[in-house]
Amino acid sequence: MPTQIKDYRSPKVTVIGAGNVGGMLAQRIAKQNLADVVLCDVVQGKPQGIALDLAQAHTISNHDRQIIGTNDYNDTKDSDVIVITAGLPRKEGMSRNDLLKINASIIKEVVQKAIALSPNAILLIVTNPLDVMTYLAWQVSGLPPQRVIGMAGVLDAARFQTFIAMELGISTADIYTTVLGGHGDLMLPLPRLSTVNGVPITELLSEEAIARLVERTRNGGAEIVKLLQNGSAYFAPSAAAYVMVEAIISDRHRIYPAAAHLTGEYGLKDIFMGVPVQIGRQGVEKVIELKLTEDELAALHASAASIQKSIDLL
Ligand SMILES: NC(=O)C1=CN([C@@H]2O[C@H](COP(=O)(O)OP(=O)(O)OC[C@H]3O[C@@H](n4cnc5c(N)ncnc54)[C@H](O)[C@@H]3O)[C@@H](O)[C@H]2O)C=CC1
Ligand SMILES: O=C([O-])CC(=O)C(=O)O
Repeated sequence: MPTQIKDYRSPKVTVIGAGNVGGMLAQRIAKQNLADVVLCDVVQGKPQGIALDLAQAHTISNHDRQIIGTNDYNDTKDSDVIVITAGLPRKEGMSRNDLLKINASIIKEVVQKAIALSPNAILLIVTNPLDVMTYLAWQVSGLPPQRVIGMAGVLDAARFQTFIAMELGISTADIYTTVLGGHGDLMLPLPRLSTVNGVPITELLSEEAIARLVERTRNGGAEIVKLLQNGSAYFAPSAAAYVMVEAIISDRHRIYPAAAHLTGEYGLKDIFMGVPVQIGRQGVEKVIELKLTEDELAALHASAASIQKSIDLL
């Protein structure tokens, strides 16, 4: 009997916004041989130049992925995942919310154009202010909420992990951290649910040290904005976006903190906010509801209220 060979096509990821985060994400996706990448940007020449540079780098890195740079949305047609990094980054002295109006108009435009050509895609939002932009992208796209996800929790958890590792002088590999809430000043690193090889950090570090690391995590983005003086972090953000894209493309059912649509979990409704979710080829497969103390839940609700305020402003 003749063997039937299935017509496999390479997965296709579109990254809209060929800036620092977008360019670095495209590089990670291609280098890991995960998918073909289309980099799309409003600036003429920028995505083409970056794509050409990346293609030449990857001749050396030895992979088979195609990288296209374009200003034409037709090239993004039938993408499996669309990552939105288009928008302004903040500068020193600004809060992420200061980007609300300008980035909202960019999100509206790019999401409409991209989803019209890839109606089956999973949408991963990176643009700030993250939770509000994810909500807006969901509304504009008309997609089921499970197919719209915001990236921030993986980054915030990694920052908490890094600071704990620095404090204890150990490898980050042995540390697991939980960070919930919005990607802003009221994000909620949870020491009680953050562990070193299963031991809560509350048993390993003083209250003073934990409070200091929690505060540094909350200000993790601003600390880098201040140091860079022109733009915000992009190595860790692109690494965080990469693992989420990989969980979707490879259908890994990974559990990551991400901005997801809540329908009563944690007592919250009709909002996108950072919670642990299971991620696979269909997007958010499950929202995981952790048992929180009264104080933790109150802090989570305060974070949600601040996101809601910005949604109302829009
Ligand atoms: N969610 C998170 O944890 C993080 C979010 N961010 C956010 O990601 C966004 C991008 O950051 P960077 O890459 O550092 O900024 P960047 O300035 O390097 O890149 C942004 C890109 O978006 C493009 N762009 C602007 N308007 C566009 C439009 N209408 N259509 C297509 N492309 C457009 C620009 O031309 C530029 O190439 C910012 O809003 C930043 O705050 C950054 C790091 C972490
Ligand atoms: O701080 C910023 O504006 C960029 C960002 O969201 C982060 O690095 O956490």
